[in-house]
Amino acid sequence: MERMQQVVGRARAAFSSGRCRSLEFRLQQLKNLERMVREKEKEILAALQSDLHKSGHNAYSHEILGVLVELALVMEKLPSWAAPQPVKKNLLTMRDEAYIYPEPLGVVLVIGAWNYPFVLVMQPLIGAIAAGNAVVVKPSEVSEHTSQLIADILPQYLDRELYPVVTGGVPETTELLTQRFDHILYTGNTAVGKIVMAAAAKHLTPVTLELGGKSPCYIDGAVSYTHLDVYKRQGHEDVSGLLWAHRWQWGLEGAESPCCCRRITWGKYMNCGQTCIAPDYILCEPSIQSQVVENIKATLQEFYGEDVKKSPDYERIVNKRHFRRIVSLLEGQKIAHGGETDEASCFIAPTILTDVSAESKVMEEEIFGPVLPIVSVKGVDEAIEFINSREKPLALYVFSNDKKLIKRVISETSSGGMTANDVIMHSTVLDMPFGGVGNSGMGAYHGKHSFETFSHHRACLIKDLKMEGMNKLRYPPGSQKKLDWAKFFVLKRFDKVRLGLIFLALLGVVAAVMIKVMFP
Ligand SMILES: NC(=O)c1ccc[n+]([C@@H]2O[C@H](COP(=O)([O-])OP(=O)(O)OC[C@H]3O[C@@H](n4cnc5c(N)ncnc54)[C@H](O)[C@@H]3O)[C@@H](O)[C@H]2O)c1
Ligand SMILES: CC(C)=CCC/C(C)=C/CC/C(C)=C/C=O
Repeated sequence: MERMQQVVGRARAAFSSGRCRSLEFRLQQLKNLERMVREKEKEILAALQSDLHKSGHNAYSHEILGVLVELALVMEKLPSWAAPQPVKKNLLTMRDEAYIYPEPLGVVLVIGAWNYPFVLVMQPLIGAIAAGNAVVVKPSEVSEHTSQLIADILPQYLDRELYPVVTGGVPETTELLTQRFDHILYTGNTAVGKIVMAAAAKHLTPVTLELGGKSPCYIDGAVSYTHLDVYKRQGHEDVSGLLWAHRWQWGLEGAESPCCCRRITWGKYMNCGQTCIAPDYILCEPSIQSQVVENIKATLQEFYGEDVKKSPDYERIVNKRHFRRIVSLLEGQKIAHGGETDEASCFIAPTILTDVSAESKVMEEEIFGPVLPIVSVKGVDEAIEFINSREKPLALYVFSNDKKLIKRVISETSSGGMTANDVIMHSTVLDMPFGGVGNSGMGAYHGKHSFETFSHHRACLIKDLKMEGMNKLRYPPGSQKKLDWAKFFVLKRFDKVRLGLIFLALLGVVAAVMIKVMFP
């Protein structure tokens, strides 16, 4: 307990010294961080290889690139984000200064998860430094090599008092959470998210919870509704054969096309399925299930070759506990592809399950592994109903040629974020907030959204000491006349032209009075 008190106490004292408030200091720390990432690239890649069997290419593009892109954006934009933002004035504040002043919150705690152990700690850290905070960094003990590396290298580049790293597991995090922070950003599972929030509540500390859940992926098999309607109007009862003929003749494809399945395969099996926004399961009509399976199988061959175990691009499950949990989800399921496992090396082959019941165990909890269940729905109505009957997911995916259908799915469901006709990619658009909703989390970060998450938006009004006459409207004694004038000033909306005319008229009156006083 004493150790955590000391760490947080030192960070708070460093914050109180005021040195992290200046823009120059923040930019310098961010520059140092960028230098750290470039100079320690080899060590970072080695740690990620040891923890998750990530190849150099995957580790660089999934973890290092994101950090460098975020750093470049933040360093370019920080001066404008941190500047006071003037707000619209009204008749009562015309002569005053009114603006929003972003100020740091104080000491922030960042708790990271093991699946992307570098980027999930660095990206929030960048935002918190940019906003001028002290930051206590707690990487996940599960990815122990990356955790230790972060603890070793961060103090070599950043201010040691302001940005300490705490390593350790549940006991250390539990102790840390008894301390008072000004904000906590936690990434991890929903159950621990509740523990973090309960601990934060004791100090009224606001939290950002980056949690998980089962992210659905709906594949719309229809060529297009126009064609369907035409066939139906022609009186055809069963249109599926006609649609296949149509595709064959015109080369049109439904969303189960090789292109869509390639994108799904990439997002599902990257990092061995251990990605918070991986498509957890597929919803589609039974008529396209076998085509989906065939296209995913072909892509797996394209990506990982004949023997996936030998592919440098295919990761491993992080530990035996998670390995056993995922293997247990296969029990009683129809395995259409994959299913091979090796406990010693924590290997689970890319696996596809077909005709999966919505009530089965694999459809209860987040899979977080390379297992892709396909659940049948009759069409988009049932898919929407299915999604809405479950907890709000972190991500939602829909594949369709029909933009109207995509927009309908967006407007009739809810999720942290979503991508249509691809997966994962919304998380890479830094201008968009990244975060969950409901059970998948609260709050968001990335780019400017991180800066805002870690800032207090202080409302600042600097009143002019003149024009006291106007203030009499709000001073006692009250009267109907005062109230009528107040209503006029507060409720009336003026555009700039009208305001200009009023101002000119007022100037005229003032000039007339002055002339009268000066030349009686
Ligand atoms: N939304 C996101 O950005 C995001 C990113 C990655 C992972 N996730 C989600 O995280 C989950 C996987 O991560 P995980 O939870 O296995 O990661 P984890 O085991 O690494 O735990 C996350 C952090 O919580 C701490 N922790 C664990 N148990 C604790 C306890 N009892 N009290 C206090 N602290 C505790 C750990 O020390 C660690 O730093 C999945 O649900 C995944 O979807 C979400
Ligand atoms: C577009 C490329 C090359 C990378 C994908 C980025 C990605 C998946 C980053 C992981 C961060 C994240 C939100 C992980 C959740 O578990």
